Amino acid sequence: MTDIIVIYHSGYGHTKVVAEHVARGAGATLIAISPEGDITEADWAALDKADAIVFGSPTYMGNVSWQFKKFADATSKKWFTQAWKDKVFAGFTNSASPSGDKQVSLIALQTLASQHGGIWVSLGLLPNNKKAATPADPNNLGGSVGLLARSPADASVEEIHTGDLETAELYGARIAAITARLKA
Ligand SMILES: Cc1cc2nc3c(=O)[nH]c(=O)nc-3n(C[C@H](O)[C@H](O)[C@H](O)COP(=O)(O)O)c2cc1C
Repeated sequence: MTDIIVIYHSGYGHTKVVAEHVARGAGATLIAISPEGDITEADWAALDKADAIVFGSPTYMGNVSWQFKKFADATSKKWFTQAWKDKVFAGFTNSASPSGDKQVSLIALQTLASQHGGIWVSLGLLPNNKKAATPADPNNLGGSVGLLARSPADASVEEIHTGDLETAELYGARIAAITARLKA
C-alpha cells in the first residue's frame, strides 16, 4: 500500500477540481494550502511519512501562486536535513490560456522536487495534437514534464475540459504505479 499526498493551492476552486482528479487516479489524500499559504502541523507530518508528494498550483502571472510559493519556501525546513530525499514527486498546474506560461509553473514544481532530492514522474502520455484533437482528448495541451490543465477564464469549476480531467486521472494512476514499483 502506497501513501500518496496531493498538496495544492486553489484560489477560486478550479485547481481544486484538477487536484481531486489526480488524487482519484492515484488513490491519494488531498491537502489544501490555505488562502494564507499555510498548512497544519498534521499536514506536515503526513507529508513527512508519504511515499509520494504531488504538488499543484494555479498559474498566476506566469508562475505558481504566492500561497504555493509560501509553502514551497516553508519546505526549506525539510531541505536542511534532506528529510524528503528519494520520495516520488509529481506536479500539475491549471490556468486560463492554453499556454499561459504554465510551463514556468511546472518547472518550478519540478525544481522544488529536485531540491528535495526527489524522483520526478513525467506525464508519460503522447500529445493529442492532430487536426481532429479537441479539449475532450487526453493531453490535448501537449504536456510532458507534468500535468497541464486549462480552465478558460469564463469557465465555472464544472466546465474544466474533460480531456484535462481525464489526463489528471491517468497521471495520478501513473504516479501510483511508479510509487508502488519503487517501494517494492
Ligand atoms: C492573479 C491571477 C493571475 C493569473 N495569471 C494567469 C497567467 O499567467 N496565465 C494564465 O493562463 N492564466 C492566468 N490566470 C487565470 C487562472 O490561472 C485561472 O483562472 C485558474 O483557473 C485559476 O485557478 P483557481 O480557480 O484554482 O485559482 C490568472 C488568474 C489570476 C487570479
